[in-house]
Amino acid sequence: MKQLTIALAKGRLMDETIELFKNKGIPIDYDEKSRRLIFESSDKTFRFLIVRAQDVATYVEGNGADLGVAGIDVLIENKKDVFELMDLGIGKCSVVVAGKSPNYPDTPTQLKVATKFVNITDEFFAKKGMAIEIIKLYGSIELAGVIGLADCIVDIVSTGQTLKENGLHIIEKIMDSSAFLISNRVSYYTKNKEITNLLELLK
Ligand SMILES: Nc1ncnc2c1ncn2[C@@H]1O[C@H](COP(=O)(O)OP(=O)(O)OP(=O)(O)O)[C@@H](O)[C@H]1O
Ligand SMILES: O=P(O)(O)OC[C@H]1O[C@H](OP(=O)(O)OP(=O)(O)O)[C@H](O)[C@@H]1O
Repeated sequence: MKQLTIALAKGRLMDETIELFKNKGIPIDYDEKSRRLIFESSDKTFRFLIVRAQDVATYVEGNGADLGVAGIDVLIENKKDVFELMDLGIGKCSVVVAGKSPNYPDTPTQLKVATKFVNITDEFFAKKGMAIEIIKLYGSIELAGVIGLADCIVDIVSTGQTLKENGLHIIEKIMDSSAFLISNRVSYYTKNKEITNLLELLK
């Protein structure tokens, strides 16, 4: 059997991924205190790479990993040439437009929208025929809506707690998201037996 290299997102997806893999009998021994960026399963069947969520598909597309676990929101935002093999049903959330009121505010100028999902936002408002100005941020997106840096925001909602605690409301949902197992196109053929086995386990 060939070893499979799997890129995993550090941060919030990591815990759910490890729990899922362990529940399916895949031995991951990840020590979150360790600074090691590569580790192997105890039976050496898998090698795991610890990368940022935004970088998972880049590793998979560029032959750095055979497989990866990445949110469909991030995959759509970054458009990589990879196969989406399976919805893992973890990392569930929605990408929404939110603001201080549940309706779009009236503005004399273009609507200012703060987000880290620049492409998803661009496409969504273009389809609505609304011209907008995007303010690219890298985190704490809600703050831009609260402070008035932007008229509204496009960000992820899961429990809704962050919006609630910051006095913001959903205006419109753009899409639902969850994490997918993705594959390098070549690995899918050269390691098909191993990948098929993993898919069976994860079912
Ligand atoms: N509150 C949430 N609940 C469930 N899933 C979420 C939540 N926030 C983000 N996600 C999902 O987790 C994945 C990683 O999100 P994100 O890029 O925001 O990660 P992060 O952990 O903040 O990492 P980084 O700081 O490296 O960007 C995304 O695919 C996203 O859909
Ligand atoms: O609806 P909730 O359950 O409250 O979750 C939503 C929050 O989770 C994510 O933030 P994250 O913790 O990844 O922080 P960041 O986007 O500021 O990096 C997202 O950007 C929202 O802020």
